Order: sequence, then structure tokens, then C-alpha cells
Amino acid sequence: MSIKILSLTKYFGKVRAIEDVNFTVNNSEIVGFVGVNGAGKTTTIKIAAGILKPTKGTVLIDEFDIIREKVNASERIGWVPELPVFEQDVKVKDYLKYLAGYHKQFSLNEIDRRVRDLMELTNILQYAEFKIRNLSQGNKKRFALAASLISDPPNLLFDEALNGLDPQGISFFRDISIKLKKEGKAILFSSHILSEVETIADRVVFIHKGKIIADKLMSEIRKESSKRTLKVSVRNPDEKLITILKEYGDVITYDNLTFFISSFEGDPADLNERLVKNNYKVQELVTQIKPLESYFFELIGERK
Ligand SMILES: Nc1ncnc2c1ncn2[C@@H]1O[C@H](COP(=O)(O)OP(=O)(O)OP(=O)(O)O)[C@@H](O)[C@H]1O
Repeated sequence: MSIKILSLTKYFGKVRAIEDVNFTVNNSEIVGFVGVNGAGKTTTIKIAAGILKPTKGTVLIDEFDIIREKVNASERIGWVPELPVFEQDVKVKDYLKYLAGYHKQFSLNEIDRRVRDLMELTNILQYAEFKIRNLSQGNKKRFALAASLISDPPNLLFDEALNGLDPQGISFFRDISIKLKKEGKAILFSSHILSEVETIADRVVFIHKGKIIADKLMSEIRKESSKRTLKVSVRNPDEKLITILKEYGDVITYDNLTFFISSFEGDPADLNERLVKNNYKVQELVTQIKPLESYFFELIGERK
């Protein structure tokens, strides 16, 4: 059981999405795939899922080439897309039965059993008769997970599977990933929620501007992470805020409201006071951020 990403490069016209991406996800391993928006995570995952053709390179799923041996490779990989799209007016149970019908290993009786087991595993059995449109966001995610597991593939790709999940949903995802890993599966999951990746992943692959910039065991990240990264969240950021923050170190804009300053020089209390005086609504200003966040932003800070 393994997903081997081999020298993948993808151009969309003149736009280079990824270049020479190489890494492997081994059996019984959960690998987190992290990078800021547009770094190239979804492109890599779509190529590995066999739905996007690379410009160069390939992906081996249990040694089957996703381009040249597509049927064999596809049978061995499950994929939860970033934005799953399903026919909305079909019932949960019926949709899963329909998907199971594609896999010749299941007899009609087995299809019923398989679908029931999966609904049980993903905690949606009580919604078996619901139309997909009537599921909550979190349950739609659980349904997408059930759909990806229909043929019990030994390898899994989860693209931003934590997005839109509440804490209970996240802990559900964590538990199910660990269960699947114990069965020997190879799991690659992308996420921008670094504090959660940290609790789920055994290893983390970092992608930045289309290139892999690090591939590290979580245990090593914990050892190496520096305490010199400062995280600031402000409710009303603007250009001037960034100018101020830049006086304290390298600034990385993570999302619209959150900034990380790597190699932070200075006193956090002074910075806080200055921001408040300038009428910024500071929501969070901390230096003791978690190891993965700290490691990631130091890494990106070096490469800006
Ligand atoms: N179909 C497309 N046509 C043109 N450019 C694209 C296409 N898909 C992706 N890109 C570009 O390729 C780069 C990588 O995008 P990708 O979606 O893989 O990143 P990502 O890390 O998954 O980001 P996000 O978290 O925002 O989904 C970006 O610059 C994006 O704009």
C-alpha cells in the first residue's frame, strides 16, 4: 500500500501549478500535505486521483501507474475532493449502492452489507433515507468519506477534509483516519488547519509555490520547532498593519485576518500596545504557537 508521487510537474497554460513534486506515502502512514492557498495541493491530489493529467511525471498507486495502468491504479485509491459534488436528490443509501455497483467484487447481497457497514463507520446510518441535499455540511463530508471508501481502497486522498467541520467532526475525522491507518492504509490529507494536522499526521509534506520545501516526521518537527514565531490575528487589518508588522520580522499573511511573523524580534507586549493604540482590534497575539505552525512559518519565512 503506497502512493508514490514521482517528479510531478503541471502547467495550466503558462501558469506553473507544481514543479518536480516527489514524495511517498507508505502503508500505515498518515501524511499531512500543507501549504498556503494556491501552493499546489489540490493539483497534486487531483493528479494522484487520476482526474488531471500531469505535464510531466506520474504517480504510482501500489506500483500501478495512474496514467498507463489507470484501471488497476484507480481501484486502489479513494478520493474525497475539496468540494464534493453529488446528485442532490438521491437518498444516501441509494447513492452508495449505486457506487458499489461499479465494483465487481460485490454481489447484490454484499452491496447491501457494504453500504450499511460504511454508513455505520461514518456515522450516517440514521440518515440512510435522507436525500443528500438534506444532510448538514458535516454529514455531507461524512457521506463523501463513505463514498471514497466504497471499494475499501488501500490508499486514500483527502483534500481539505477538515474544512467546514466542527470540533466534533474534526475529532471524528481524526479517529477514522487512525482506524484506517491501523488497517495498513496509506493516507494523504491536505489541510490548512495546521493545529489539527499536527494531531493527526505522522509525517508532513510542505509545499510552497508549487515545490516541496520539506518532508518531515511530526516527531522531528516537535523537536526542531522554534519559539520565535509570533501569530497575530486582527479583526480590521489593512496595508498599514503589514508595514508595522514588518518592522518585527518576516511577515506571512496566512488568511485575511491572520499573520505570522517568523524570526520575531522584539517584545510581544510592546507590539500589542502599539496595535491597540493604532485602533487595531487584536484578537490573538501569541508567541507560544504550536510546533507545526511555528515550523511551517519559519520555513516559509526563509523562502519568501
Ligand atoms: N484549472 C486551472 N487553470 C489555471 N490555473 C490553475 C488551475 N487550477 C489551479 N491553478 C493554479 O495552480 C496553482 C496551484 O493551485 P492549487 O489549487 O493546486 O493550490 P492549493 O494548494 O490546492 O490551494 P487551495 O488551498 O487554495 O485550494 C494556483 O496558482 C492556481 O491558481
